[in-house]
Amino acid sequence: MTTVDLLAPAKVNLCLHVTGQRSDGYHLLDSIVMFADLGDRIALAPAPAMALTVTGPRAAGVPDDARNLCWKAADRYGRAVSITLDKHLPAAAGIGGGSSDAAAVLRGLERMTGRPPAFDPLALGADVPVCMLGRAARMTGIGEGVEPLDLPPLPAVLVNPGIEVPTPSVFRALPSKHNPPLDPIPEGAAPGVLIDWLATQRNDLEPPARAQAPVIGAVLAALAPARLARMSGSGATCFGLCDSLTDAQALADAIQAAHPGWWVAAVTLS
Ligand SMILES: C[C@](O)(CO)[C@H](O)COP(=O)(O)OP(=O)(O)OC[C@H]1O[C@@H](n2ccc(N)nc2=O)[C@H](O)[C@@H]1O
Ligand SMILES: Nc1ncnc2c1ncn2[C@@H]1O[C@H](COP(=O)(O)OP(=O)(O)OP(=O)(O)O)[C@@H](O)[C@H]1O
Repeated sequence: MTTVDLLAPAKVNLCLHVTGQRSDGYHLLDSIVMFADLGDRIALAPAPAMALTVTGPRAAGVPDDARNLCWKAADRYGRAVSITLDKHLPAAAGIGGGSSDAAAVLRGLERMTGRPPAFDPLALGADVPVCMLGRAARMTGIGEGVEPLDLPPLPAVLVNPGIEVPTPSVFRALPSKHNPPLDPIPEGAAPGVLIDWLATQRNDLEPPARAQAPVIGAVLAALAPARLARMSGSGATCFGLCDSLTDAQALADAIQAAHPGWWVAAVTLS
């Protein structure tokens, strides 16, 4: 076994329709997911026993024991390993921090051993299967349906106002659990066409998340100069799609200057 380093990229739900609910309470989703060129960094090294060190600017409050999804992923895989998790993404933020970390650990272990996981990654979280793919995809079912999509790279600004929004309470507060699925997706279209189409789709979790964290409204207002501003996942992180990375960086700088306490990043989604 050799040592491996991986990026665990931020996951962004460009749109997210809740189309039903299973008898076990989990919700059926129809969502387009893309990944940023920014995320947590994970280093794996062979070790006689499981070990986890959490470092980085967003390490505060992240568990460094068996509660961490990285640890759970390696444990389920059945391989003791030393993990260094360099945390850059805010937690409980709707950009899949923990899920992307878990998926990166599984991909890293597969690279180290040549053996894919012998269990269903969905067991670690609904976002883990799409994070295993790590590129533009349509997510269906409760997260087990993952179908790659041909979408252009999109410059974007990500903004999190520093409020943790717990995913279960947002799902619980949904007024309607049976909403229409996505319209036919314009695969292969130019960015402008995709953005115009996205403007006609929804994130059904946005109204209940905004009711619990009204600051999401302020984040979307700050992102208004973008071509399209929406919330990701169950919030509170929102994204603004821009025409160029230069535009995205300029908007990110302006938002950061006006809100020094917010987490702001200019990225490319793919
Ligand atoms: C909101 C999304 O981020 C959209 O990509 C995901 O659906 C959530 O993914 P996740 O955080 O990996 O989700 P999990 O850790 O599996 O579930 C957290 C909680 O969210 C709710 N949950 C999650 C996924 C789903 N399809 N239906 C749900 O109702 C459940 O209450 C669950 O207990
Ligand atoms: N590797 C990890 N990184 C961050 N948080 C983790 C990790 N492992 C476990 N946790 C715990 O999980 C909670 C949710 O964090 P996470 O970033 O996975 O959720 P999320 O942003 O809600 O994801 P989603 O986009 O799927 O809604 C945190 O409050 C934290 O205590």
